[in-house]
Amino acid sequence: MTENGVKTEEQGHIEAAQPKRIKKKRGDFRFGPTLGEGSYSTVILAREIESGREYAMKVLEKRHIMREKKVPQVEREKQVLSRLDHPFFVRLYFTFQDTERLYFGLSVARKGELLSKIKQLGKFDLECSRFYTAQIVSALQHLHSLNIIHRDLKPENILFNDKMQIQITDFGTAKELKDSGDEPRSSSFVGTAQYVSPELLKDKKACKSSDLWALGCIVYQMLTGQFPFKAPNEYLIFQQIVNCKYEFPEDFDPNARDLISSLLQLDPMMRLGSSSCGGYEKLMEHPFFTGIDWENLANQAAPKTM
Ligand SMILES: Nc1ncnc2c1ncn2[C@@H]1O[C@H](COP(=O)(O)OP(=O)(O)OP(=O)(O)O)[C@@H](O)[C@H]1O
Ligand SMILES: O=C(O)C[C@H](Cc1nc2cc(Cl)cc(Cl)c2[nH]1)c1ccc(Cl)cc1
Repeated sequence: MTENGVKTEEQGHIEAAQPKRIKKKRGDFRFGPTLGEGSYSTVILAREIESGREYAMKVLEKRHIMREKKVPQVEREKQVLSRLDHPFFVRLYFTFQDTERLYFGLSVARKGELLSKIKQLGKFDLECSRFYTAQIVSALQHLHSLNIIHRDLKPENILFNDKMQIQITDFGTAKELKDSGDEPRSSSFVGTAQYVSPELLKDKKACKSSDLWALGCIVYQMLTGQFPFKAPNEYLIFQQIVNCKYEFPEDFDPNARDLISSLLQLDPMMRLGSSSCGGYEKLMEHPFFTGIDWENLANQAAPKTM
């Protein structure tokens, strides 16, 4: 065996010595401002001293993770993020740990959350709504092609990078399906009240189509600045959801109305974009998306009003 561990000729075939990726450590970084706080994490801007590269360092206290029994969620987040390599998802570059903490090295989504943008503008105009709905559709098509469901898609989990492209995040509650994932599967996790699907409330089942229901809620919220299902408490919100009880404002764009109605279908198999309704191809052909260049979405400049 040679010094770098490569087998010599007589010891069998020559293996190219794969450079083992060296685990990074806290001391390799200079930490800057905090970008945000979660229930189990703090996200801090960090610059790698040697390379000068910047990361959003998501730091979790081991003690807190264990006490709150969130180990499976952290492992799931690492597992799912490691499989995602797509322009519309936050990128995981590395993980490491020290005695007290876990560290995720993520791409920096410097322009904040979709929720903040909707609140700041009050609501999006048609052009912005079309552009960002198309980006979310493109992202969901990729995620579902890997048989992963997000399960908690909402404007707080859709961030923006410097180019004002979406960066979907928060995969601790995602589900990796064993099969094509069209059949609803029992799910112990319930998402966020305003975006949770009727099948999850009625029979605790989630499927890819549950993310399409959340998409319908998000499109409605972009165009109106309001939730489609809103009430003074969660019980009343759930009642509206399972009865699919929501209204459109006067003079609402007809194509947008048709798209949202096709997504907010009680039966997950009846939702536009689900495999039983023509899949993503049919969804992308909806008139609401007229003018969208699906092949170049990631290279297009965001609408100027953003
Ligand atoms: N890659 C990132 N770039 C910039 N900011 C980020 C990034 N990831 C998360 N943040 C911000 O940091 C904050 C915490 O995010 P994090 O995902 O750790 O927790 P969370 O999911 O928001 O909270 P919770 O765990 O309660 O759901 C959020 O406000 C988010 O906007
Ligand atoms: O080094 C790796 O990549 C694997 C480890 C595995 C791992 N070690 C852990 C310790 C604790 Cl206390 C909790 C979790 Cl979730 C833990 N996960 C790890 C380290 C950091 C992160 Cl962010 C995730 C997983």
